[in-house]
Amino acid sequence: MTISESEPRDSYIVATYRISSYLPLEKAAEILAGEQSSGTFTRVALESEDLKRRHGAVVSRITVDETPIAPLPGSWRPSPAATLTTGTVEVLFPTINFGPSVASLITTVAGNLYELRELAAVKLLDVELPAALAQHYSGPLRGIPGTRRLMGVDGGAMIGTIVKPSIGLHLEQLTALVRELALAGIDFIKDDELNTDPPFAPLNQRIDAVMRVLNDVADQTGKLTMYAFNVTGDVDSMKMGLERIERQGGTCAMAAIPTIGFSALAELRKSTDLALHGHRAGFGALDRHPGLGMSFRVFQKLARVCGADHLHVGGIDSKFWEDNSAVVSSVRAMQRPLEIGNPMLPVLSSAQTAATAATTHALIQSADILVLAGGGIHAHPGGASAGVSSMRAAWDAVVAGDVPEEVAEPGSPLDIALKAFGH
Ligand SMILES: O=C(COP(=O)(O)O)[C@H](O)[C@H](O)COP(=O)(O)O
Ligand SMILES: [Mg+2]
Repeated sequence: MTISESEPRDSYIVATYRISSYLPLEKAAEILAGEQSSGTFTRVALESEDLKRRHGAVVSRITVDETPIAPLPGSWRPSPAATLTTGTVEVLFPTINFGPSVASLITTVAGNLYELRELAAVKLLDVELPAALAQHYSGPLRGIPGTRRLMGVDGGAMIGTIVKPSIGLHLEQLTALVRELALAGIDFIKDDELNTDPPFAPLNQRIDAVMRVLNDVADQTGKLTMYAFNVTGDVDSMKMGLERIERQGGTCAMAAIPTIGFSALAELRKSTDLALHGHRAGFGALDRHPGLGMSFRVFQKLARVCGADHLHVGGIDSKFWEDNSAVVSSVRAMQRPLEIGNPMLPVLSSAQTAATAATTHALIQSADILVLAGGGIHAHPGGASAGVSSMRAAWDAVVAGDVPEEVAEPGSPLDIALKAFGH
């Protein structure tokens, strides 16, 4: 059985790749399947037909793509006359080969195959997840509904920020900023991915100081702003960070998933009831090249199984390389049901402002998102508090079906933001 978006299967999972080769694609795909299961570069004595039948991966489908991808360095070209073909292949991997372990699954479907010189391109586009994983991993504990509950936000887009400057604020500056943001009614604040446990603002002191402020504001307003403390680090120190956040009444911790790895994420999930905010810093190295790495579709499935409650998808009209359609596809991938845990919350972040709300809402067509504005809040001409108001007003407007430019009162934080950040 598989943890499936479609029809469940029994004893194997399907992995889908884009590959290129100077060999016929059938041959190249067989090399991939052999190397990632029972085979190696030559037939070995104990690889019996019986062992191959039970453990060998099998190529089940090949389609040739129209557009070839430029070959990766070190690609093997048997003769100058050999031509490059690109295609999509499906490979069936027996689940008995890796058991209910995400680490073993990844080593199987996304391991040494990247090194094979016969493959001039190899990118994992999709993978089915074996149902046995659900016995070992629980998926998102909080997800969208739990995060809304913890934030006290019943409807509409959730609005947040990244502390900016990303790095360098000492504790007094940080806590003053956090107080201003919380009093302005923001739902969520996070450390930047760069801000882990630096000597000038150590994590433990940051947790204590920030939670003192947020609890104090909550006593006045009744709203506890969710703060994602960036615990990214060694596993033991991350777990100590989680405990400290819980002790101080916090509700969320963040880690950069490509940095810590999926198994470490799963370990965090087992250790805490906090919402886990999954940053994707480093994911560009996996996905930016069309002929190498893994797709976001795969990345988000693995993050979900391992228990991330929130996951970054980039942003609409952002400063990052992906175009808007890729960001929308990422959100759609996360919105597909998976039979494990709660639905995961898509996080839009990267040059988001009040001026990006209308296009974002038109394209995403859902308010079950967390929108983070760093520069879009901290660079508001009226200050961070006005920045929060502008984001809230923009999102309230677009969710209500209004055009922000038409409803913005002249001189209001929204009006000023649209003039400052709009094109
Ligand atoms: O790293 C990111 C996105 O992740 P995160 O939101 O977690 O930082 C961006 O570079 C900025 O920090 C966003 O800030 P801005 O809104 O100023 O582009
Ligand atoms: Mg950042």
